[in-house]
Amino acid sequence: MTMQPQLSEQRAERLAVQLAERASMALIDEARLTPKPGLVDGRGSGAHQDLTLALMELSARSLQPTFHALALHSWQRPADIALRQRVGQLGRAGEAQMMAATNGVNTHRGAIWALGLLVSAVAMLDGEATAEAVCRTAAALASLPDDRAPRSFSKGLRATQRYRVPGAREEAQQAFPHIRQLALPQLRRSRAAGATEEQARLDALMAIMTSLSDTCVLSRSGLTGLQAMQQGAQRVLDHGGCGTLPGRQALARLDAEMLSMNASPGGAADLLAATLFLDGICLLTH
Ligand SMILES: CC(C)(COP(=O)(O)OP(=O)(O)OC[C@H]1O[C@@H](n2cnc3c(N)ncnc32)[C@H](O[C@H]2O[C@H](COP(=O)(O)OP(=O)(O)OP(=O)(O)O)[C@@H](O)[C@H]2O)[C@@H]1O)[C@@H](O)C(=O)NCCC(=O)NCCS
Ligand SMILES: Nc1ncnc2[nH]cnc12
Repeated sequence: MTMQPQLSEQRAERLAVQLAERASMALIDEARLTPKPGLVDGRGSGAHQDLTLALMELSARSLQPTFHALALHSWQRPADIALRQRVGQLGRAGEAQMMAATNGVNTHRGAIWALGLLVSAVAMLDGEATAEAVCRTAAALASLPDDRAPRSFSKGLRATQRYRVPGAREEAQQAFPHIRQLALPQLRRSRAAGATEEQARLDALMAIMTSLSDTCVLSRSGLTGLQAMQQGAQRVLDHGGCGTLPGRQALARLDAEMLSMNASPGGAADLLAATLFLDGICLLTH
């Protein structure tokens, strides 16, 4: 039975409001989570000179209308060029909005990309799908060309070309393997093992950091920094994770090491926020 147009519009609007709130809240939860190595958190600015927790929260709130618009425009739409172009346009407008809110500081560019695609994908699937299906739908959208995108050169592109590694674009085009295969399973394993919610989220961040080629880390501290990040995160998990004293001690050592290298895993932080978003909307992988 087809729904009356008015009811259908109301449902789309309700879903858009919910998704926008949850995406923005996931960014705030990520920013507040403490202690994160090299990143902005409840203790301070980590390895950053121009970022604070207050600025990250302001930025997260400024993005709510962007996520709302992405959800509304994507509702029950297929992954095609027209939607890809519209999502690209809304994403770039969101970046401009973020820059205006933060006085020109890049707080969440990578997060707008990942969360923007995931919000769109949930709306495309009518709000009812598994995390796996959402990530695959987001990947289909991310893999389409956006001819209207300006040809600009970014730090991320420079790092992926110099070190021949995948970056934010590829992570999305491959359906977010760091979320599906590492972060979500770790989050659930740590909870099941009795870790607190904070500790489980920190473990999920560690799981991402064990393998991500984070172009923020590469740009700031090269391959040495990336190896330190991946090996240090693996040590935290090998010691039993943040729910154990040895795990927390390994995390403190990793934090000191990242700070000494001026390294900050901003890409991993974005993917943790995306993980919390997917987890929060109860789209369980099977
Ligand atoms: C596809 C885009 C994300 C552009 O990607 P590209 O790699 O070309 O560009 P960057 O501008 O470098 O942004 C990539 C950001 O993605 C995050 N990231 C890094 N590595 C990965 C990874 N392996 N997987 C996933 N995500 C990753 C990361 O974002 C975080 O870091 C940001 C701070 O970065 P930066 O300013 O470089 O950092 P600082 O060290 O602080 O700088 P200094 O102090 O040293 O000056 C912060 O924003 C975090 O979010 C990377 O930065 C995408 O933007 C795009 O193409 N958009 C077009 C619009 C569109 O189509 N949108 C559709 C969906 S809405
Ligand atoms: N907590 C955080 N600190 C620094 N950069 C980030 N990018 C996304 N989240 C971040």
